[in-house]
Amino acid sequence: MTDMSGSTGEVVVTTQSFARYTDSPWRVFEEARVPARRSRFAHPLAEDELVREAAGAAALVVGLDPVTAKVIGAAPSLRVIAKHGVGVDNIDVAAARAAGIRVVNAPGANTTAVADMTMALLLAAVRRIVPAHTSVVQGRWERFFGPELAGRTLAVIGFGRIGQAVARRARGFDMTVVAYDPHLPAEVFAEQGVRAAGLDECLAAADVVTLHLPLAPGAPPLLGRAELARLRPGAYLVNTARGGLVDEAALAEALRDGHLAGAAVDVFASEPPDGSPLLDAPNVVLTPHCGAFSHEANAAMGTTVATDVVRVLRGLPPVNPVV
Ligand SMILES: NC(=O)C1=CN([C@@H]2O[C@H](COP(=O)(O)OP(=O)(O)OC[C@H]3O[C@@H](n4cnc5c(N)ncnc54)[C@H](O)[C@@H]3O)[C@@H](O)[C@H]2O)C=CC1
Ligand SMILES: O=C(O)CCC(=O)C(=O)O
Repeated sequence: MTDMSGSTGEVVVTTQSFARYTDSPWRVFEEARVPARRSRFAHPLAEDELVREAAGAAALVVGLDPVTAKVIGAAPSLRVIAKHGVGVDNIDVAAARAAGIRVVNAPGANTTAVADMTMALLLAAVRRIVPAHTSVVQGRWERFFGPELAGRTLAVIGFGRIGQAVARRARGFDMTVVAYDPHLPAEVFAEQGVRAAGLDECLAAADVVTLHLPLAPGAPPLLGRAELARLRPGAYLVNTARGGLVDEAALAEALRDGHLAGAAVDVFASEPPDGSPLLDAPNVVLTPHCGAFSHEANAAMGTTVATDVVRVLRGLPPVNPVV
């Protein structure tokens, strides 16, 4: 890591997960002679902490930290905000655009990691891997049953990079895949051997629903009480996209009353999910927003965003502009 705190025009990296598996992302800055340092705060930043970090920064590399209009307004030297990942719902992109600040991200860098994690979570949910593990460790030796995936229908909501990668994996498990994505042409679904359908049709047909769309700022949950009620009795839900896409209280209720057989959740409306109704809901597998945490994705996300930060600071157009 190049620690040149105190110099002006530096890159401040606030995400704790930057370069966790390899130093190669730091080397991008070093080779370009761009001063870069980690945040002084060794935890996900609150808005006021981010205001302090952004004050003298030319670039911010953020994970899930809230880059609000207040943060942007307090950062007169800021030229680029880099999302160490894909979803930019934690960044006020409109405020950045208005301030003439570039936003970049790392599309595709974590597709394989999240698709693998989605299948891991789905298999863990249906075959009850977590209670089975606990039972063995606690000496009870209970044995659990669950449905096979073959022949079941998977509904993929959001058929971009991750949605398509999940569909390919699900087809490898002999599942039938339907998908909803109103922004894509019919050819994309056909090329993947997947039937395109409306949201309601997907929900009604699915044995498993998996979410792979962005969270739009201010949007209500895509899956509220009414949508969850439309799912087949005994269906499963997997959410590795964003917590705000699902009404957590309604999901917990649907699990408790047995309408849904299980849910696997990597992302929460608020993270960490202190007080979330999902924490004590039955038949859940919960992970701490680590869908992107493969070694390979970590290296790829870091080098991708570091490269674009250097490009913007040198006056070049970024490879992966959001704005
Ligand atoms: N758990 C984790 O660690 C990670 C979570 N994610 C989440 O997964 C999301 C998807 O990532 P990618 O597939 O790489 O993005 P992508 O941009 O390749 O695909 C997103 C797709 O969602 C579609 N979409 C947008 N609004 C929609 C709507 N209302 N209904 C249905 N489809 C809609 C878009 O047309 C696009 O095809 C990200 O936005 C992020 O929130 C991404 C990476 C890591
Ligand atoms: O790992 C992170 O900090 C965020 C990953 C993520 O959710 C994304 O790429 O959108």
